[in-house]
Amino acid sequence: MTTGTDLLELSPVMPVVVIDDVDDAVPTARALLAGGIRVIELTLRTPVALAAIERVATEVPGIVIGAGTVTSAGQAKQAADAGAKFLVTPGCTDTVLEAAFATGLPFLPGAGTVSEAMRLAERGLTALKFFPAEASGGVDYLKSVAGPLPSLRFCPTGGITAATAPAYLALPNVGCIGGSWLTPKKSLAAKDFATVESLAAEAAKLGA
Ligand SMILES: O=C(O)C(=O)C[C@H](O)[C@H](O)COP(=O)(O)O
Repeated sequence: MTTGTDLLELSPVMPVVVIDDVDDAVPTARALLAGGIRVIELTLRTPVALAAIERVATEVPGIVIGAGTVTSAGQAKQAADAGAKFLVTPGCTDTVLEAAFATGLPFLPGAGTVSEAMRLAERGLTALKFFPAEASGGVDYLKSVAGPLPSLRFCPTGGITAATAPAYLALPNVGCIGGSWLTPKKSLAAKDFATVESLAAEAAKLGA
């Protein structure tokens, strides 16, 4: 896999995963994979996130593990060093962009406006995270930008649920959607990975 566009083709839903206990990382990844999901955006929002990425990269090679919530140049490098296969940012600055390019990894930069999307497209980035999707106009926004920006493909994320996912996935400029609902905080806290697997299986079917 070499491009951001390829990342959008792996699964209809890219789970946004927050790991609080590093020991949950591998069972969570295995449960998602067992449910038919082939990609994870593991957010750098917790102190154990880099260690979690490293474990999943080593122990669950069947799933493509990426680092999310990359908001600084240092995090881009740390995530790459930990074994992340791609990077996701909620928004994008020139500094983060250069650091992400320097890793050589594919990445999905976040864009919430047409101007942000156009600036990223100027740098050759045509697969973007549309964040925060629901708060920024949701399905209507994506329909509106398809005309003027036909080369762009999006992973809308932020406020999307299993119920609202199909309307996004029906859009021609949406490759996949991102969401945290596959890995509920309370399921991970209870080590209830069976629930994660069953939510993953439901989400994987959204692409059928
Ligand atoms: O952490 C990041 O980098 C983000 O950009 C935020 C996440 O993608 C969203 O918080 C997921 O959204 P929900 O599915 O609404 O929970």
